[in-house]
Amino acid sequence: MQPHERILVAIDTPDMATARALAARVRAHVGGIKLGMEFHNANGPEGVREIAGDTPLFLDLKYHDIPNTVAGAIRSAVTTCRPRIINIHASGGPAMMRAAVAANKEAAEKIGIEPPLMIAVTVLTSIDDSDLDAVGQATPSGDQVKRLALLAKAAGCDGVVCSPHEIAALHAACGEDFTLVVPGIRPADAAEDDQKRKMTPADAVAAGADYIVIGRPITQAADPAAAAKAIAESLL
Ligand SMILES: O=C(O)c1cc(=O)[nH]c(=O)n1[C@@H]1O[C@H](COP(=O)(O)O)[C@@H](O)[C@H]1O
Repeated sequence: MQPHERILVAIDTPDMATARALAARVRAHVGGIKLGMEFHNANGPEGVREIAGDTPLFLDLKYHDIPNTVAGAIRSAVTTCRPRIINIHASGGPAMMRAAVAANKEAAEKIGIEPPLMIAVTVLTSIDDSDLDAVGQATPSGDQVKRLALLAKAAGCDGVVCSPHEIAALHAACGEDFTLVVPGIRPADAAEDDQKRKMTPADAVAAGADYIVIGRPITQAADPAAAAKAIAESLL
């Protein structure tokens, strides 16, 4: 994989014209486009398909509900948005994850596409140990991430979303083939925003991230194409 292909740019905006302009500027410097709740809820699957175009799409809707509901949501999302990567919350539990994995394969087969990678979100990168304590979840965060990643693997998921700090431990626990999608990425001079478990793009890739998810450091830059290009070059 070329270094820039590891970058998934998060285009978080409700505005179609803004998303169109950003996608046109950064497409050549990244491996994929991530569209999430903000964009999808405003523009629907048609908007998602238009912005993704021929670029691999990470559809980030982070489903977390009862198994039957998540299975239905996955079937609809795969059919209408045709993503390359799709995600659910691992904390939805083993039965929910197994239902999502089965629905993903079934929907992809029905429309004759390769099943999207099914990726389970472990502990959000905006959360630290004090937040986990507050909601009554196990700490330290690294242990909780590993626990959820092993559950996701056992349920048939292709990989997980984790912070850069858990990459080495997860590759050791889940194998090198288990795909690690890693947000919480901040160039050294970038604002932290709401990301708590974070790392630079080069350090995250050196640690073994399969994909790094980067939003604001690219999309809010004065020149998004230059920002994406500089990040890609830092990975060489
Ligand atoms: O699933 C995700 O993509 C995700 C999981 C997570 O734990 N943390 C996280 O930041 N994300 C997403 O990754 C993107 C990060 O954006 P920036 O913080 O702007 O780089 C956002 O679109 C988040 O929704």
